[in-house]
Amino acid sequence: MTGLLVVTAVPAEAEAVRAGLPDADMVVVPVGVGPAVAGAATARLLALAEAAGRPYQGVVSAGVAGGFAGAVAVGGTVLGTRSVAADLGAESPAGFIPVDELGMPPELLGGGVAIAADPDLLATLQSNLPEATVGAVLTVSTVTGTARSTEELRRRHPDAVAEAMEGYGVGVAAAHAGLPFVELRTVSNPIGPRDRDAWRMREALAALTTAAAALA
Ligand SMILES: O=C(O)c1cccc(C(=O)CC[C@H]2O[C@@H](n3cnc4c(=O)[nH]cnc43)[C@H](O)[C@@H]2O)c1
Repeated sequence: MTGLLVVTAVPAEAEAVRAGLPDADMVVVPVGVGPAVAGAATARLLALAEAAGRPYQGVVSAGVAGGFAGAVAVGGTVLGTRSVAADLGAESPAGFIPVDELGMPPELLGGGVAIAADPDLLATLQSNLPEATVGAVLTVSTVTGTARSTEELRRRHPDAVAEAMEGYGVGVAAAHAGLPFVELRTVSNPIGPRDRDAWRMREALAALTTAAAALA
């Protein structure tokens, strides 16, 4: 695929992606952790490329993620059907209220509380990665670390297969630039009660290198 901008959170993820694309003419940039910094940095990269007369043709948010048990195993690969701002909203005694249910004008919500994957980009990656689990990827600003919040996320987003921290922000940047977007993740840890010993970062980075070949 030509003209894609691939953004990751951290340099180790960018290196893993590049290792799977030895000959590809693809730009891979670590843009930082969390939706705000990743979104802002991606928007700047897209604007600079456009101003230079060499606009990108699409944007991929790539990296490691937590996986929901039963949906995807550690070491597995995920393709996002949409990237959901899962913690953007308001708490209330009756529970969490998503931002799009707070009565704000829709134009203030950018692309809404979820950015859908581009159907063509997703279909191409799905055919290159038939073993990938396909579903919604949640974007959170805080890594989920209790059974209670895990169950709450599952209840609110039954189609979710994974969570990470950048997809929605990167997706908003792509949407503002009018570009196709997709999120590609490999699973480093199960989502649930915090257990740092259960993280398998090396395995997830190796899987990311394998999955990145699908972008070539
Ligand atoms: O909790 C820690 O001690 C810790 C130490 C190093 C890194 C982290 C991260 O949270 C890295 C987050 C990074 O990776 C993605 N990611 C991976 N697993 C998850 C998850 O279960 N929930 C949310 N994000 C996850 C995320 O996109 C960040 O870029 C933690």
